[in-house]
Amino acid sequence: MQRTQGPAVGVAEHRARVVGLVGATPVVRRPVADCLGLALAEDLVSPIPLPPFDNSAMDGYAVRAADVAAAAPDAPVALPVAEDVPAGRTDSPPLRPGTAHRIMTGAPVPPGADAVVPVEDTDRGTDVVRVVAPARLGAHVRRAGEDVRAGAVVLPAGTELGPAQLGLASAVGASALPVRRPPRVLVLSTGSELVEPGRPLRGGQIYESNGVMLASAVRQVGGEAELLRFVPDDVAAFHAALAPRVESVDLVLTSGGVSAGAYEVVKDALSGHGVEFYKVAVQPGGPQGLGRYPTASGGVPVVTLPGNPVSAMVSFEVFVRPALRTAMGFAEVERPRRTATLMESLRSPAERRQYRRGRYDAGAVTVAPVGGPGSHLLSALATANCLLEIPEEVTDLPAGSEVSVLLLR
Ligand SMILES: Nc1nc2c(c(=O)[nH]1)N[C@H]1C(S)=C(S)[C@@H](COP(=O)(O)OP(=O)(O)OC[C@H]3O[C@@H](n4cnc5c(N)ncnc54)[C@H](O)[C@@H]3O)O[C@H]1N2
Ligand code: MOO
Repeated sequence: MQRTQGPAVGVAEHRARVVGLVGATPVVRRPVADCLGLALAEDLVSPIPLPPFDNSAMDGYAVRAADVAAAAPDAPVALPVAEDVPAGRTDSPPLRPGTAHRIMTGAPVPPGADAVVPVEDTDRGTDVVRVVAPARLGAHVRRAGEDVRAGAVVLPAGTELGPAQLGLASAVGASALPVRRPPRVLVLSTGSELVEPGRPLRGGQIYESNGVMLASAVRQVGGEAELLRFVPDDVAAFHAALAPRVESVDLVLTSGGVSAGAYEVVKDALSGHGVEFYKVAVQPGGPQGLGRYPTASGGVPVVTLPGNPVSAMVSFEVFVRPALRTAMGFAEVERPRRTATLMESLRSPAERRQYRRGRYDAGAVTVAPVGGPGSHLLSALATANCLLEIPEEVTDLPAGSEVSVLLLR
């Protein structure tokens, strides 16, 4: 007979176990353009300064500031235009005193020039240019290295690679970057009551929703998800579904079949197969399990989430997302956290950390709970933008209390 296990495991302890179980994926080199959303695995050092050379910030004329010091609209200074320097010219000769080079934005400022006069302050001459305003020393010259020094760490390991970071990596000459390979996750939904959306529902059946939700959550973190949606409550069918796929993934994420009923397929199939089941001191998401599914190569990590949709999603947020972020090498693995003023009173179970769905108002710095604590209330989850985190020892929170929230979007 199934008995309730000992005292519940704490949230932090279970999270640490999941993080440790999943580990880190191997470092690979990927073309820069394919690194969006991944974490840089090693510091990126720039071999060159940025800008790489002194260059013009304006279309105009490279001059010596001293030569145009007296220039004014009623007293233009005429300078012969000795060279034409478009961006990309690599053989630009030095500027002789008393002359100008016509120069374009991004073109190298010639040695001897110490200012650029914008074309608007001239008569745009091509043989001789008349300058009608003085130029300050260094005007419109972008100095080599003023953005990045050669040898500087431009992106530290663990940086999330977004558009600006990938642009910077390209600017310092990187064609590929070391990143941790996105984890491959097999999302497996169990339950004989589950029906594919689009098909008719019979009494007692529900549409399968956890699979798409969890696979999307994996993809949002940057992982790759494979989805197996309709594994019936049958141990042989469970093993038959899992066995051919397990070797090719880094993590198996199941939902359902872990509580105390008569047909708990995940628990029945995996107990004694390297997976341990216990209660975590959290609501929702109490029944949890983890371990390694035995394989020839030493076992594949399995994390079993409870089937109630909100329990599955909150468990993903609290336990699995940090593990996947850690596996990918992100320096930041947590959701952004804020403290906000609670708009309605709340009750929370004793000795369990409660995560309630809420709407955080960043302007007012308030949070309003949406929906009740029930772990079947999926529409409330879909309107929420945060989770309220209510500590284990708190059972009553009056309106106006300060509460910690995790921002989901
Ligand atoms: N006697 C007890 N009963 C339950 C306990 C308990 O301690 N003693 N714990 C409750 C808690 S808390 C949770 S959470 C659930 C966990 O149950 P399971 O993980 O075994 O999940 P199922 O029973 O398979 O499903 C629960 C619920 O969620 C629906 N579900 C499941 N999978 C999906 C899916 N892929 N898409 C949409 N909906 C899904 C399922 O139909 C059930 O309604 O156990 C409590 N019971
Ligand atoms: O622990 Mo369950 O997830 O409350 O519904």
